[in-house]
Amino acid sequence: MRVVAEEEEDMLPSTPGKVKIERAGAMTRQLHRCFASTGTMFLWALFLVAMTATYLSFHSFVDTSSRYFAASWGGLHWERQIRASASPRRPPGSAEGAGLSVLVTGAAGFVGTHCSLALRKRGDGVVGIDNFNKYYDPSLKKARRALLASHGVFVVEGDINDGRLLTKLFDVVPFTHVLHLAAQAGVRYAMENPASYVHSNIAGLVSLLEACKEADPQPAVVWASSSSVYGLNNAVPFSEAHRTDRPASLYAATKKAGEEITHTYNHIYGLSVTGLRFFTVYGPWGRPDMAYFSFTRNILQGKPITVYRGRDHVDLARDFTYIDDIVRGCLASLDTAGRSTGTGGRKRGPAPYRIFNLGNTAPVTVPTLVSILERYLRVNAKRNVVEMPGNGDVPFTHANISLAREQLGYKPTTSLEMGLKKFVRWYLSYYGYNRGTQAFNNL
Ligand SMILES: O=C(O)[C@H]1O[C@H](OP(=O)(O)OP(=O)(O)OC[C@H]2O[C@@H](n3ccc(=O)[nH]c3=O)[C@H](O)[C@@H]2O)[C@H](O)[C@@H](O)[C@H]1O
Repeated sequence: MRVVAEEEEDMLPSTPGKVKIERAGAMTRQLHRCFASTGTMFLWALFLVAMTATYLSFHSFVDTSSRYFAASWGGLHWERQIRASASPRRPPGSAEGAGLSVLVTGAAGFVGTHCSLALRKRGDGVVGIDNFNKYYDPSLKKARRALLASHGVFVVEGDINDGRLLTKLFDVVPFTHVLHLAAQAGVRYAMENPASYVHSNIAGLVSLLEACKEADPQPAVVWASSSSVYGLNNAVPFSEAHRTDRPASLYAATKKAGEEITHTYNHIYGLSVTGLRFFTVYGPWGRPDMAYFSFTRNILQGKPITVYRGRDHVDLARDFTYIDDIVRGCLASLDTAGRSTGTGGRKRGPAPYRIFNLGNTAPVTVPTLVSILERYLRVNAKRNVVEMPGNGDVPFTHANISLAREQLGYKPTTSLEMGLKKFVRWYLSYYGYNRGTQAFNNL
């Protein structure tokens, strides 16, 4: 302000009458300067605010991203885990060859866990992917993941609909095989949540096949179809040559669509494809939504069970197949798959396309299943028998396994009686029923 005053002295007018006007002019100029400097300060302040905001939002972005990646996938540490898990560990010169490197989808699921363990135990490399959805108790899926981790199998938490994740996995590891078991399972739940079947069994499948077709080398794909594709077929036992164009549920329809979709990728891109029609798979670490599992839970808790019955009071029957038999069928399918022929998303020649029934060839009625459980659990079930509602169920299933026997050497060896014994033993131990009691110890 002092400088301004001196400047004013220099500019004093020669005529007194003008003083007032000149003073007023000087004040205006002073105000202008003052405002000008306030404006500059305001701009600086604005600039600082903008810088601070940018800094803060950048930090929050980095923070959010790192939390996102920490919770899901990405980063050098993650890639190292994937590579280690995917590396086959067969001894050099082993009779079975170099070993496979398998991406197992749905690895924290029932069949996925058993197959991943079996592959790991014989020295193959395995990486799992699972979205850990809440269709049934995710704590069981997490327990399965912990079991896999204890055997050196890493399971990525992610969805097969995430194309970026799949591409990344194939960038990190040249998988020789994909065992695709991720799916929305359950026949009756399709009436409650149809969209989830389209999401996993159609969109998810296409997303996975896209990644497989682009991968170099292309993996051979073995995947889980279902006995339910036979739908209204009543020629028994069900053979791969029978009609499968009359599904009785949306679940079955999506599995049938999967067979057609995989055929397209085989035809256009040269992907080696094997579809396995599983027949009501059961066993330890099983699915809580399935009858044998939920019946066991209810019987032990003294709650009633609902037993469906077919038309004319005919009991429903299933070709219940024990998990170890299914695992052997899956591994034999991987071993005999034959190569995919495409590279860079282009077919270079014909590749195998196969479909097999994996059943037990010995259907058992649902009331018989209940009786076996009652015997092992030493509790009588409170049966509530009702007519089968029109919910997608079929009255019976029965597999013809000649093709699988011939081409895969598949030979189921476990009766329902034997298999349920192993399941009940696992159930009681997992849920802590036989702690401190002798009641079930001789099972
Ligand atoms: O082979 C398959 O492709 C399918 O197998 C399995 O389906 P399902 O054969 O229907 O098995 P599951 O639910 O155990 O019912 C068994 C029996 O118990 C009857 N059932 C069922 C429930 C109940 O409360 N009461 C009852 O009587 C019921 O009516 C049925 O008769 C898989 O879940 C499915 O994902 C798919 O893989």
